[in-house]
Amino acid sequence: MTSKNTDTEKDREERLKGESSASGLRSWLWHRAKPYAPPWIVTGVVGVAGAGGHVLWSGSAAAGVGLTLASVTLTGAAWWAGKNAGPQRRLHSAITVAAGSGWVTGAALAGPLPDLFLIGGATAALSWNLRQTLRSTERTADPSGSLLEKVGLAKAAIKNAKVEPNRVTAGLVLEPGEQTNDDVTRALPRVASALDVPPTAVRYLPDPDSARRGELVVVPVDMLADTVRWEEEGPSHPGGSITDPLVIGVYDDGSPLLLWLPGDKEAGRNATHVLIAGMTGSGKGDGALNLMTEILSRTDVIFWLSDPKGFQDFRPLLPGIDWAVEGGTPTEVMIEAVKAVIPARTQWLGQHSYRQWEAAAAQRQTDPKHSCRTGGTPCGCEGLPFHVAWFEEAGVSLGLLGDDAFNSIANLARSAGMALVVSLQRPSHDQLSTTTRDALGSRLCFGVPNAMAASFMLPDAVIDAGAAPERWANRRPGYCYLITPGIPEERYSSPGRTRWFTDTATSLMETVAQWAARNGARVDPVTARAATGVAGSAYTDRSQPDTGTGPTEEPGMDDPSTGTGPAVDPEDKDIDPEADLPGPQPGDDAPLFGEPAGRKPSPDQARELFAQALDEFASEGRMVIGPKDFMDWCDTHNLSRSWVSLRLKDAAVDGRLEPTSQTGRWRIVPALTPA
Ligand SMILES: Nc1ncnc2c1ncn2[C@@H]1O[C@H](COP(=O)(O)OP(=O)(O)OP(=O)(O)O)[C@@H](O)[C@H]1O
Repeated sequence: MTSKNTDTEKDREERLKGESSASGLRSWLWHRAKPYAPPWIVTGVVGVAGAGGHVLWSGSAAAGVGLTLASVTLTGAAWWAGKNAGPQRRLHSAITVAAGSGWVTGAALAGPLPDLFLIGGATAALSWNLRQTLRSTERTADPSGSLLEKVGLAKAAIKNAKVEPNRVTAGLVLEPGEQTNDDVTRALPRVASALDVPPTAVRYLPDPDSARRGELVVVPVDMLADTVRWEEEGPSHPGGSITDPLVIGVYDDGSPLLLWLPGDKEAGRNATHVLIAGMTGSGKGDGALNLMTEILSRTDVIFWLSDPKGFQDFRPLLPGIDWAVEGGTPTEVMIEAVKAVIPARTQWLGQHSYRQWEAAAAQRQTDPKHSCRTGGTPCGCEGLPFHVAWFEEAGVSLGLLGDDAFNSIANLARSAGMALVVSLQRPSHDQLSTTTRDALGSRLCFGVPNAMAASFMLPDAVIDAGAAPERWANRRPGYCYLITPGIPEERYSSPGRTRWFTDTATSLMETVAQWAARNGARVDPVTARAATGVAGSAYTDRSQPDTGTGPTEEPGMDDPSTGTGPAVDPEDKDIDPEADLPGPQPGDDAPLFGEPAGRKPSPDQARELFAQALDEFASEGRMVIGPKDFMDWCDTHNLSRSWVSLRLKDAAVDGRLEPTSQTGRWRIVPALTPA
């Protein structure tokens, strides 16, 4: 309510409380009439001026010219003075002045014209009284004026207000040279307070072409307050393509919260990875489930998952996941596999004339335009499904990879028809560099503990527009902001909410996973070969939960027609698997923590034991190793870790191992692993 409104009510109250005697009535009448008296007083003054003028200048030609000139000048002055007023007010003033001064001129020269004075004067005074009354009613009915006044933006004008169901959008034009869009951004919490809505319900979207124009958006009713269980709606496009939008919840005005992973040149949308972050209890896990179930319900995508938490939240979905690992070393192996499949997939896309991954790439290649054969005949190659690699609690995986390695993977993966999804509990610089964050692209930000964490996740412009995930912290699970290609930027500051997963969702999750195992994409030969070439049995023997689909044999793995064969890296084909590994060197075996008791093997025996140990690691699928994996082995065989470190380096020189992005960690080359 306006301050004027409050005053009016106060007046009314005082009047009600006033005396009911004759003098009380008189004073009440005078009190009511007082604001409307000035036009009548002016009319009286005009009458006196006309009569007085007649006494002074009756019949004087010079006075006639002077009075006429004065009347024209006064009317012009009234018009000029009203230039900042509204057009109606300006015209009204000018007409009133012209009529009043015209009457004074006529009365002075030709004698008072009482009828004209009485009728004209009363009309003019009444017209101003009317205007006064209407203006006070208008003010009462115009909450925006008082709202802007209350929040310190009194001089701002509201243009083109648009009222939609549960959303009011109003164009704001600020006072030139006095206020800027930043002032509005700072005033947003006060606007929310004045309207008594949550702070996140008010947003300001500055016009990029102006420092003093923008749109104020108010979403009065929080449509997110009611939780929606995921199983009430289920997957949005079951059996659709990964190119269809992934629907992970709703915005606060009720529209769907969408994202796309593959790019689409025609739609002007880039391919993206996703960073999911939020504090404990913010609903990140359920948010992840929304996205995962959407992905798994599509027919042209394969899914890899690394989850250090042992699939606590995701277990029902495992049957639909091509490769799921938990823990440090398996995650290292998966990362090495991701690095290997990127170039293989990019090469396949290039050979089949795809500038970027699209839905047609996932199908058998029957279009001559996408043939890898020369001569333009269809090649009939098996398609390449989209590939999502998901790293839960990614602080661990990113730590394993290192920033630079991760950035280059992220950049290359996009052209390989792959999306990386990483989730983080603490979105901060010590967990993830800004370069890595930017390389990921999309961000799904749940409640965070403080504004610093929010500023790490959300662009400044989105925070300035009113986004504040720290206000939710973990008190509003599922509330989130989504920054992603394909969504208009003005949407970024609108909160959304993902669906809620409870125990009752489990059976539908299992159904989705079983469906994905039966009807979803199977891994393609190119990806499978590249992954096996690095991860060996860690990939080929990956546990296939009970999907009813049987063996883990990969399509086309040994099919000569597809050019595939045993998983031997071309560069390793000349390496003799029987070649001797260098034995211990004098001085190599100085133990780190003192010589263990017991018999020490001879250098030849030690070399043989070391080779056996590598074979055992490989057969267990532990394809990424380092000295720390040999601790028990060292104790058993009375050999030191420094000796092992040197042997690991020798094995790398011999091609038995490959360095990884992490110093001191080596990948076993599976081609040399005994079958
Ligand atoms: N959209 C939602 N509506 C209502 N409750 C929700 C919603 N999403 C999640 N929750 C509930 O909020 C709580 C925290 O959710 P969740 O476990 O997903 O958080 P989290 O961020 O993953 O936490 P942590 O990192 O500790 O696992 C759970 O009890 C969950 O059921």
